[in-house]
Amino acid sequence: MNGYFFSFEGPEGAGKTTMIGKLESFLRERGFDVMVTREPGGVRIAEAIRALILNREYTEMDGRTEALLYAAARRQHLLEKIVPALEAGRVVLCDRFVDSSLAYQGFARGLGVEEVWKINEFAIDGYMPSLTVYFDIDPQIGLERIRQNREREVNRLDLETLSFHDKVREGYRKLAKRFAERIVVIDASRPLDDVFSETVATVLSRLEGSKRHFHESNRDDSCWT
Ligand SMILES: Nc1ncnc2c1ncn2[C@@H]1O[C@H](COP(=O)(O)OP(=O)(O)OP(=O)(O)O)[C@@H](O)[C@H]1O
Ligand SMILES: Cc1cn([C@H]2C[C@H](O)[C@@H](COP(=O)(O)O)O2)c(=O)[nH]c1=O
Repeated sequence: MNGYFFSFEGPEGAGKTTMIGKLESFLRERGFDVMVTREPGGVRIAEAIRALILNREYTEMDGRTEALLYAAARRQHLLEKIVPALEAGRVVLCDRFVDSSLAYQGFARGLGVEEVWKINEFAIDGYMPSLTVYFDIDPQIGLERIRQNREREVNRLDLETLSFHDKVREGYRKLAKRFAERIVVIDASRPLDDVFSETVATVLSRLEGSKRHFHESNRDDSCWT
């Protein structure tokens, strides 16, 4: 497979969607064949699962049900959209991937990173991004950005407590330390242009590298906690 698989992660309002949009234009102008997609979603079945998971009315949703639904959406998305794009040699920019499940369901929801990884391992079957850009931000700032953005609908996960969102950030930071080779941390609290310059530099350096996507099989699971 000749494509590049890059994912973008962060707490709510970190600026992922904004940066991916700008990066898409930047790369297209330079002749790259780019595909932008998102999780949960990206294809019909996964978008239907997204609507279910994020529906604010479903306050009774169990944590494991939530984790399984994200993994199911991921599986369908991967098979229908990401793998064919990689096979066609495209640059895939994915707004969230498995690290979201590890940070939100594994750490913040308290299900355990190992357990959440296990169900996702089954879902992703070895496909992992070669680069994950993690936009780090204080959740209070991110949530405030979302509040200011009238076009952004408030979903079930947004309504979690601040302490939940703080745990999400803590989880991401642990993941970034554990997978330092794959996850690049960018301080997303800075002005948009600064965040974008660093994002471009990070992505370009990987596009020039040889590693495209890999099976994260040599994990040392001893440092999740
Ligand atoms: N560096 C920045 N400084 C100030 N505002 C920003 C910055 N980056 C993005 N924003 C604004 O913050 C809001 C949220 O950005 P965006 O939708 O890109 O975040 P997101 O990480 O995709 O959020 P979510 O995943 O929660 O939907 C938008 O109104 C966007 O214009
Ligand atoms: C993929 C994934 C996502 N989430 C959460 C993170 C956000 O709260 C929503 C998605 O909304 P966005 O506006 O598209 O960022 O879902 C999660 O908890 N687990 C996951 O695997």
